[in-house]
Amino acid sequence: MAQTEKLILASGSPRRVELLAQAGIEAARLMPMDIDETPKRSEHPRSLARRLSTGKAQAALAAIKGDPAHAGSYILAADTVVSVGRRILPKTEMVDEASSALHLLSGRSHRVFTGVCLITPDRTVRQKVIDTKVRFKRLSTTDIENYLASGQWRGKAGGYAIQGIAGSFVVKLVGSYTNVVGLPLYETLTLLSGEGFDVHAGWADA
Ligand SMILES: Cc1cn([C@H]2C[C@H](O)[C@@H](COP(=O)(O)OP(=O)(O)OP(=O)(O)O)O2)c(=O)[nH]c1=O
Repeated sequence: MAQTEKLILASGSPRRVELLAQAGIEAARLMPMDIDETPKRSEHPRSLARRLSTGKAQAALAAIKGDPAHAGSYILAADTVVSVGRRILPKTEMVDEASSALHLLSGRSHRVFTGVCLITPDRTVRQKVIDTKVRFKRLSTTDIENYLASGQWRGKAGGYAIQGIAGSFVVKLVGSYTNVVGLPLYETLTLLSGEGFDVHAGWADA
């Protein structure tokens, strides 16, 4: 893919790389940023997604500071948060966390917030949070047990991945599907093109 401007994706998420590639954009460099993702006391999920996406982008900016190879680069970062009401669900690493999350999501609507942060070559910081509403069917004990055995919940916000088996749990979705997977493509490309990034440069080779 031919890309004129350089894009640093401050992420270690293969989903985000794939989503960008789907939209014909290839990151010149991947920089996974290990920041503290613990929510603050009574922090709103939207505020958490905003704070963490900005934190990842700022951490990447600090890491490339003074490196002339990255002087003209754009930096993009995102963070996805799943919530039921104001309750923030964890990014599940343990099976019991995933089990609790799935019991909570069963037969209900929840929201998925993805914060997107773009730092431009002149170091302007642009930020958006996109919100998608998702309704799950009522999950049976067998659904939950077998989903837990699949391992597809591991490392995912809210204990599920819509792009896998859990896509079959979704009764209704209002908003952006790619936002749930981890990077809202329409809004991200709008942000990039609004800041002078040529989003079409790689389309012929995508
Ligand atoms: C709800 C949902 C989340 N997810 C993923 C997207 C994110 O990778 C992850 C949420 O964790 P994040 O902290 O947003 O991202 P991450 O730690 O995986 O990657 P990064 O290096 O960019 O910080 O959950 C799905 O893949 N599918 C889904 O349906």
